[in-house]
Amino acid sequence: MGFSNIALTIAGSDSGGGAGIQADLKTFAFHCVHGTSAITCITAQNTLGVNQVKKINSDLIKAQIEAIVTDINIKAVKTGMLFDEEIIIAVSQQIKQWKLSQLVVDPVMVSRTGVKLIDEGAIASLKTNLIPQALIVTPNRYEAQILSNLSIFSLEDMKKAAQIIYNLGAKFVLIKGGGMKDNLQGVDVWFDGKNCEVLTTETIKTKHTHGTGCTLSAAITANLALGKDPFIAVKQAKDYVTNALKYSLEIGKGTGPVGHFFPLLKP
Ligand SMILES: Nc1ncnc2c1ncn2[C@@H]1O[C@H](COP(=O)(O)OP(=O)(O)OP(=O)(O)O)[C@@H](O)[C@H]1O
Ligand SMILES: Cc1ncc(COP(=O)(O)O)c(N)n1
Repeated sequence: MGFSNIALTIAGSDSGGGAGIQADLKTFAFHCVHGTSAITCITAQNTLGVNQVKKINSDLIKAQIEAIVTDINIKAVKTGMLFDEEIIIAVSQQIKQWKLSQLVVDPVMVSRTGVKLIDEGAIASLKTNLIPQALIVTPNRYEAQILSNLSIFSLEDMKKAAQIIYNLGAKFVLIKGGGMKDNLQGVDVWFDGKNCEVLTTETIKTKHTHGTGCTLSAAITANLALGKDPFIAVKQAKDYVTNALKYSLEIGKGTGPVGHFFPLLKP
């Protein structure tokens, strides 16, 4: 029988396996969703930081997407690290050309370890070419500040930023609270164009948070590929990340990754 729960991630490779394509494919697999991938950049990265970044030629990025979509029926797509304007334009064109719907845009800008993962000059293109095609855009605090031109310190600021980012053209906005202070760390804001919904989980005390954003957007994408409604997809994805943080992995000498094995580890 045909299998139709299939998702695509267009993102960078993290050699340490905590974020990027590696986190996305693990997340898809733990949702019983077949993962396909188009790699945009290779990073030499571990729990301590990003040592090198090399972008993939945009023709090869297009060829990866084309190879997938001309053969396999993709139900939902996410983008992660896109690095520069040339890649953003190439990916945006492919999404339009192949009419890829159910698009989750994770506007990755810096790594957890503080390294820039996007050219400053590419942010305008992210706003005009890619975000308007998104079903859901998922900025963290830092990214939301850049996209909205607001300083974000409180829940009210998160709500205001969500409304500004909504006006860039995404159908739904989810502002993630991982970069907020103390009790706002597990608090995200969802905006559907009319109402703001505050999504709250307990704050998990762990230093091993590498890959939370990638994992969240991949889990949302997986849930969309499974046919779930966007808001349900987000709520269930948040539960997945909360568990992944609870079972995060103390590996390496720095910030370890969130763990995906909890469904197997739980009694
Ligand atoms: N300590 C925490 N406790 C509970 N939830 C958290 C915590 N840190 C992050 N989260 C949740 O994890 C998800 C990802 O948010 P975050 O703001 O960390 O994304 P991000 O900065 O893009 O992640 P990363 O860049 O590390 O991949 C959100 O749902 C957020 O609420
Ligand atoms: C290839 C790639 N994509 C995304 C991130 C962001 O994840 P984090 O903020 O956890 O470092 C990353 N570090 N590397």
